[in-house]
Amino acid sequence: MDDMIMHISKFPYCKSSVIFSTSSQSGGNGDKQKRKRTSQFCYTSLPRYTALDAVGWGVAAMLLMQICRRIHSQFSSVSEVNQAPRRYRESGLLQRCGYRVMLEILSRRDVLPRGVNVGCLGTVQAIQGSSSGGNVCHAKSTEDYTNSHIEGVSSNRDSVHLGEPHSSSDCGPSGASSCQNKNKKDKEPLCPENEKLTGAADDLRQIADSSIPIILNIIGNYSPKNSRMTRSYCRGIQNAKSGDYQAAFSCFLASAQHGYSKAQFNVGVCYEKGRGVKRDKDKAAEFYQQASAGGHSQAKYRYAKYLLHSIDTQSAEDTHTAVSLLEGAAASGVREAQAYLGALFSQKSQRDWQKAVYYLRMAAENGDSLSCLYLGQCYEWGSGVQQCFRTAVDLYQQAAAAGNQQAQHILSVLCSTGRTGPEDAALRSIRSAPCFSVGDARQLRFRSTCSSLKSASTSQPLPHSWSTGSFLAQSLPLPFSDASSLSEGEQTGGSLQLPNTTPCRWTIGVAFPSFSLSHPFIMWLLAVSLPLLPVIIVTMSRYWGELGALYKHLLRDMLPWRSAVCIRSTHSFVFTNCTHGRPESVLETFDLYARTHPSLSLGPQRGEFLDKVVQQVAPVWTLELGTHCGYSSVRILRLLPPGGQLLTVEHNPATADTAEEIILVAGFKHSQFQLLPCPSEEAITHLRTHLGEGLLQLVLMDHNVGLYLSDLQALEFEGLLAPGCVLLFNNAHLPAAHSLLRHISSRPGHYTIQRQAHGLLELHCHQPANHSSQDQD
Ligand SMILES: C[S@@+](CC[C@H](N)C(=O)[O-])C[C@H]1O[C@@H](n2cnc3c(N)ncnc32)[C@H](O)[C@@H]1O
Repeated sequence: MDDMIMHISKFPYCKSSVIFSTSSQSGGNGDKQKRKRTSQFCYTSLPRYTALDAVGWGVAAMLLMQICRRIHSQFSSVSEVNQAPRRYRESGLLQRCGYRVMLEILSRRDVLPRGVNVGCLGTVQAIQGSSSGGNVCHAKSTEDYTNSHIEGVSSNRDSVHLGEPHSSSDCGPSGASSCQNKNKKDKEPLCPENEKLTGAADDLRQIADSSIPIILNIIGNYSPKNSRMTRSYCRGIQNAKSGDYQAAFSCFLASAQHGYSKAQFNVGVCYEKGRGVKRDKDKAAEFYQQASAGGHSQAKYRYAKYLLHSIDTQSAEDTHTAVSLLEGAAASGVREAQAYLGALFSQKSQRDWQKAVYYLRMAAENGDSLSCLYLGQCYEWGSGVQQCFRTAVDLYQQAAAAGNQQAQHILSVLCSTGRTGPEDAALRSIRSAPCFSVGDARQLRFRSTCSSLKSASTSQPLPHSWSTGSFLAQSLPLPFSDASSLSEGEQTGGSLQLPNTTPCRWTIGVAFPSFSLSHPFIMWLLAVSLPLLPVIIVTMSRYWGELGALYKHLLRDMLPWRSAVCIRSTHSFVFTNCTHGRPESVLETFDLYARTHPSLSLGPQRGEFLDKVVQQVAPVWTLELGTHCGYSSVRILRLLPPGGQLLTVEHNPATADTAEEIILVAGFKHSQFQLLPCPSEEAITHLRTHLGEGLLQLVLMDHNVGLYLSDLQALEFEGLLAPGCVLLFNNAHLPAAHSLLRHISSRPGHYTIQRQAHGLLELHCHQPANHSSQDQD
């Protein structure tokens, strides 16, 4: 085996034949002879090279290895910088990086033959970039861009405008140092710029084939003016890095006046952010316009936003110009422009779903998580694409994984539906989807002012598929605002208005504005209420019971959506946790649920009160107004005498369905109860058909306190109350029940208040009122 390795290393060109010969042999002298023969064969079959050839091959191999190493390091740095999935990366990356790698390799002293010095190539590159509005100081990472926005300080998303095939922003961190190197070289007295450039040009001519057009471009574009403006620009970058924005601004301005588009862009940023100069959005726009005319892609995007949002009287021409600028910026890879166009084409005024999807996809593939979310929603609703729930959920997952909170929220909502498969979850989201409550009012409009955009941007997105189908971007692009909001705004495009396809089943539809603790109103409230705190505490402790009752009353009667939310979870909890067919277990499960969740059920305390009454009365006919989830119905049913019947009324049909299911789960049959899914008033007028000749011996009112009196009067009017009938009113202590109490006390011969406990009022009816007595009232 050792022999074999020796052969292989000695005769690399005969590797296959050696392997073949050794593998077919099996030790002994014969083997050695055969190996010798084979070696001789290989040796004799080798072409004969001179020593010079060998050195040449060696150099070539080293060069190749260097290139491979460089390519590898470039790609690994790119992948570090770019967190987006591989398929999202730009197709031209290889080409651009290849170009960069080549320049870098050539610029290294140790790669080139002795005597060929291209140490100034970095400078040449800088000049080349500058002379053409190109890129001098490269990006650290595309994500870093938004940290400072001053091009060259943190990163740069722009492509070079010479027609060169590279964009430094994609080439990773190595470029970040090029500016520093350049600045170091500026200080070197040994190598004056002109000499360096001339030397570099000579070197390039020597080492590179004239077929490398980029090098010719570098040489051709050099001029002292370019050199000056590049120097000012880089000084500006240095100043900005060290936080001296005033000096940075002066440098950028000096460079911008020479027509350098990157400097013009940075002057625009300084004006926009008020860095080193007084904030002036119009001046910022002016410089963005200049830079965009020079082909600067980010400037195109920003100038377009200015045209769309900051001009009071906007012409159709402005809009057209803005859209084409955005298209240009999007085509050169500016992610914000892609995202913006995706959102823009979803707006009513510009609606083109195909285009919206096209740009959203572009932005999503560039790693924009919000666009990924929007694209998912296009798939969910089939806007501009074939509807596909699975793809929608995939995209939500991608957006969520990229940190998009809205997508994370959507997924958590979908998961909480209890469905396992993503398709189910997506379907669920479709079914319960949009109720356009605020989207139309706040959607991005072409003529919307800066302030309106700002207010929209600060509003929280509503829970997906619960309340709105119009998607308000978490942060709309704010062309001229403070640095922090801008940096977020840069990441997003705008709002996306998707069509309302299905009615909302859930009834949560209120958009509450979000307040942070530092909100001026909250601060004011705290300041005002602080001295009142002891008074508030004393009052609350004195009226704790009443406050609790009021709170419950609000929950039960004034916020019907609360009960809607509660019904779903109550039903699923009771249904899954109780022992079916056992009423006691059903009641226990209800109570268990109510310990940790808001509940509208009567509860154990009042329940026991009710139990006693039912046992005492042993009614044949019982009427319950307000079934809700069926808690009190089950309580009553389990204690009814044989042949006893319950008529229970619930005006919400969905709630009535739920209650019916629970009552059946508890083991009761339709022969024992009837659930009337209608308002109490309507039920009472039709009650005679259910009762036949019978009369009510027990009535429980637990629906709407404000209706207790009118419903009692209706029962009296219809003559449905049996002599000795017991009436129970829940929450009769509340102000809404005052008229009922007055009515009762005005008829001492008809009613007796038996007892009042835990908010329940027990009333005995001795002599039911009839038509004539009603008329007298
Ligand atoms: C407090 S909950 C009833 C709780 C129920 N008794 C229990 O213990 O589970 C009140 C219910 O009455 C229903 N309701 C309110 N007004 C009504 C009306 N006019 N007619 C019928 N049902 C009504 C509500 O939808 C709600 O489900």
